[in-house]
Amino acid sequence: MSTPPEDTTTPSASGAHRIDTARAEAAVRELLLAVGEDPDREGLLETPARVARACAELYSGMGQNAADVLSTTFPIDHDELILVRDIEVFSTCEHHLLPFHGVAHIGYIPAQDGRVTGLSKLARLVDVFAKRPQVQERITTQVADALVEHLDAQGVIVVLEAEHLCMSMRGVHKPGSRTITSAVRGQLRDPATRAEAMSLLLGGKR
Ligand SMILES: Nc1nc2c(ncn2[C@@H]2O[C@H](COP(=O)(O)OP(=O)(O)OP(=O)(O)O)[C@@H](O)[C@H]2O)c(=O)[nH]1
Ligand SMILES: [Zn+2]
Repeated sequence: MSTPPEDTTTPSASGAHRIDTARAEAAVRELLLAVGEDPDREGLLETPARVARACAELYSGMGQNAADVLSTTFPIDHDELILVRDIEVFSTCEHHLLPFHGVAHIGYIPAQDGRVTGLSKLARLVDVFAKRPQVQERITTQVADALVEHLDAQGVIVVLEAEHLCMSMRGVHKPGSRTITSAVRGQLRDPATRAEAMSLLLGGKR
């Protein structure tokens, strides 16, 4: 009978996601060698382990799902727009594995039965999708679709504004440019409702 491989996985900061620590450390060591560094010099000795721990945290969304985050709901008999603005977002671009960061604004019109989720859950939902190798458009779409799927929201608007370090510190070298993506679902596609949401969303920024 063969022995199962040694478990070298590390739980993420949330405890939900496990990464293969030994493999991540070996890959970081290889990368340091590939760029001409000496992974055995004092300053780099602990780096592979640090990067592996950082990865468990940066990619912790891979061990989470929207259904769990949105499982707590309560009736407050409010069937009009609820909007949380300026939710800080940190993600990792899947093309270069460099950060992109900015803010998300999320608005939704609850299900007809008036059940809503806690405000913090909207911020947690963003992290479920942001803490993975990602592109900005996909986070935006996934957040919007999750609110429709798991809360039966009658309308959703999600706007993400972010700066991509792969465009700032390398490549095209354009620091300060911000990418804005949006996803709109259900009743918020209606021009009047959408205009109300947009004015709340942009309030204080004019
Ligand atoms: N649509 C989209 N593109 C992204 C995102 N993050 C990074 N990118 C882009 O992905 C593209 C990858 O282009 P490639 O030509 O394959 O890679 P590259 O040679 O490194 O491109 P440059 O960044 O232009 O040097 C770049 O244009 C990036 O700006 C994102 O979230 N959404
Ligand atoms: Zn990139």
